[in-house]
Amino acid sequence: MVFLERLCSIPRIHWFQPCKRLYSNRNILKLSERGMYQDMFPNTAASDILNLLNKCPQCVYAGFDPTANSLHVGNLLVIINLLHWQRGGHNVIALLGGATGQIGDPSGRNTDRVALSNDVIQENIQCIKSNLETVFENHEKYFWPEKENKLKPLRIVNNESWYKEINSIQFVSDIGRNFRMGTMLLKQSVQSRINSEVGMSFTEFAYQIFQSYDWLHLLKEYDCKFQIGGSDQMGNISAGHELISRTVNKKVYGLTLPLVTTEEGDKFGKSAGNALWLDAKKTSPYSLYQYFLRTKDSDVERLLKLFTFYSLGEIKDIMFKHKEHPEQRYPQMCLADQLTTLVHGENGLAQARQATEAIYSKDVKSLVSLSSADLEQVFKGAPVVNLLLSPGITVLKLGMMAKCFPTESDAMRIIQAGGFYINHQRIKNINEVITESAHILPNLISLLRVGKRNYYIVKWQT
Ligand SMILES: Nc1ncnc2c1ncn2[C@@H]1O[C@H](COP(=O)(O)OP(=O)(O)OP(=O)(O)O)[C@@H](O)[C@H]1O
Ligand SMILES: N[C@@H](Cc1ccc(O)cc1)C(=O)O
Repeated sequence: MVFLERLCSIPRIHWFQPCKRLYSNRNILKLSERGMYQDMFPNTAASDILNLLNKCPQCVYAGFDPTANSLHVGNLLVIINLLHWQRGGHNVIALLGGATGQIGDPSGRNTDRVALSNDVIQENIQCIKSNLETVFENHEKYFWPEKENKLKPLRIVNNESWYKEINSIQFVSDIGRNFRMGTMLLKQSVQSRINSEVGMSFTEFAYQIFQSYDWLHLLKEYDCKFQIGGSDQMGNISAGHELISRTVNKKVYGLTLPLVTTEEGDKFGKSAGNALWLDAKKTSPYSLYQYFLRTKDSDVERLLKLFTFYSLGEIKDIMFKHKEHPEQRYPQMCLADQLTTLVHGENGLAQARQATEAIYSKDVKSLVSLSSADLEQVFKGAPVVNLLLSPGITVLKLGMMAKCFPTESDAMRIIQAGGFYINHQRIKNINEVITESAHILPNLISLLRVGKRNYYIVKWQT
């Protein structure tokens, strides 16, 4: 944690600086230099794809099922890939799975999903739509330097809009006929479940048909020849490729991205329960910022290539600087700065830095600027107590009410020895009376500390 303490003393000029040579290229396959792709489908299609990309703007889509009320950092890699397509002058579609979310994608799961109510799905759709719009807006505002050269707008569609028009008998008869049971059964998502104890419902088994039909629909409607997704989507993407080859005889292509994992190697995601959310209410800008600031040296270059818009040359320079002064953790700052700005804008970045200062600079002014939700996020794990501000509460009484000490004699000993702080100010007098002006921040919070790092948050009710 020493580097975090040093962070506050590093001149701001080194932190986030929009770069002049931001990466942008019509040839999206070049992103493989950044480690962006895992697989291509069909795997011999590179030269066909290259021809198409160079000939004229293409259309690409990625889908997101509304199974939570926010997207997360794993999904962000897919979004960043879509942004690279947009930067290359292509048309980009984000599909919200209002219909597929009711079915449940079995990919990467070892049990059936719990069905969500329609109200929850609708609510989740609104939240995910807002995540997408925010990231695309932030990207254009902070990372697209050619302001006179407008990016093609993101198109957001919901697959419920076409399924509600389709007759189910007609669908099974027309579309279902193109799917062979043998091929469907061979998909990894089916294989891993079908012989397990819990098995698999027909509903989830049929999921691949719906994702395939989505692509066919988008191909007809918007000439969308490309689909991208995390590498767990390969089975669904290849199913769509097959449906399209059989029905309209057009060439389409799938690209998958590596799965972003935690330091322990687990996929970041909803099902794994370890998501870092894009919604500030679920993961504060501060927590997102801190997470990337803590990136291991061995991972940081790979993450800069995947999650930022620095050119490869700039990343090389950043890593060179790191070799000279590893203790400054410069690449980690570049990563945390760009990611936080992309997800939460410059205000979010400012908030994250302020919160960092609030902890490490031990300055009361920076505490005042935090909301009570921020304080709770910043001092995550710190016990929170709600207290009524009644006249005559002493420092000793406050320490006991907030359960900072096991016994009153411990409290007296520690406070008098100088080990107790209110809002970063040491208080030694056990009889000092708590007043709004001296001990309570304008946000009606007091931050108590015992020793170096045991924090307690008091929320005052007046
Ligand atoms: N950790 C990750 N790394 C890269 N891509 C991911 C990651 N998690 C999800 N994606 C991709 O994001 C897109 C949308 O995924 P989805 O909404 O199903 O999220 P999810 O977290 O995988 O959900 P669940 O865990 O419930 O399956 C898919 O293309 C998926 O492959
Ligand atoms: N199956 C994808 C989401 C998706 C839904 C519909 C599609 O057409 C494409 C993708 C997932 O769960 O991650």
